[in-house]
Amino acid sequence: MSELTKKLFTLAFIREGNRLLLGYKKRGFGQGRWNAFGGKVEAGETPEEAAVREVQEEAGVMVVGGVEKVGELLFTFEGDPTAMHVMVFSARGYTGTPTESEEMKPQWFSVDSLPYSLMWPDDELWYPIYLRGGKFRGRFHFQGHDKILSEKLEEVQTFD
Ligand SMILES: Nc1ncnc2c1[nH]c(=O)n2[C@H]1C[C@H](O)[C@@H](COP(=O)(O)OP(=O)(O)OP(=O)(O)O)O1
Repeated sequence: MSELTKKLFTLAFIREGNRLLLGYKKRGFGQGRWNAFGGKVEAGETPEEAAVREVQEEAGVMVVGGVEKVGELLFTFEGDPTAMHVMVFSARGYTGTPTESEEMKPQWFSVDSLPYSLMWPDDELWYPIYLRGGKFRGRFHFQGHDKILSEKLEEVQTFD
């Protein structure tokens, strides 16, 4: 089996009680889907720093009190030797008003009516764990960007 190259990404949630802030991706990877905020971890950044930066860049709000790691996901794609290793965080707080950026259009959703049909297909599998306060680790192998060929998802207590 050929070696996978892993690239590190973040995905961060802003949650306020029963509502969750998602962004409509206007361009690039995942265009046309609603997602949390995130992107590549730049050289010299910790994943936590990258998560805070991406939230500010994409949603126009500042994280307050740091972020808590809630998940770790690995995405692979048929025929592609590069895997996406995504650290998932939840912001402890935020300040500011969500504002559209050139990359994303933020909008609040009730956690009971998330637009799963317009999101990545793995999201409806692991969001429920996050939404009830759990932590998770998962891997998803895709054909293209719409079909999950295989998956493994587990709820965890900690990340070691
Ligand atoms: N399957 C799935 N479910 C949920 N979230 C994601 C996926 N695949 C993904 O890639 N993602 C997330 C992980 C990242 O937060 C983004 C992708 O990052 P991207 O927008 O390409 O990174 P940026 O650094 O912001 O990109 P540019 O600014 O360079 O365009 O989606």
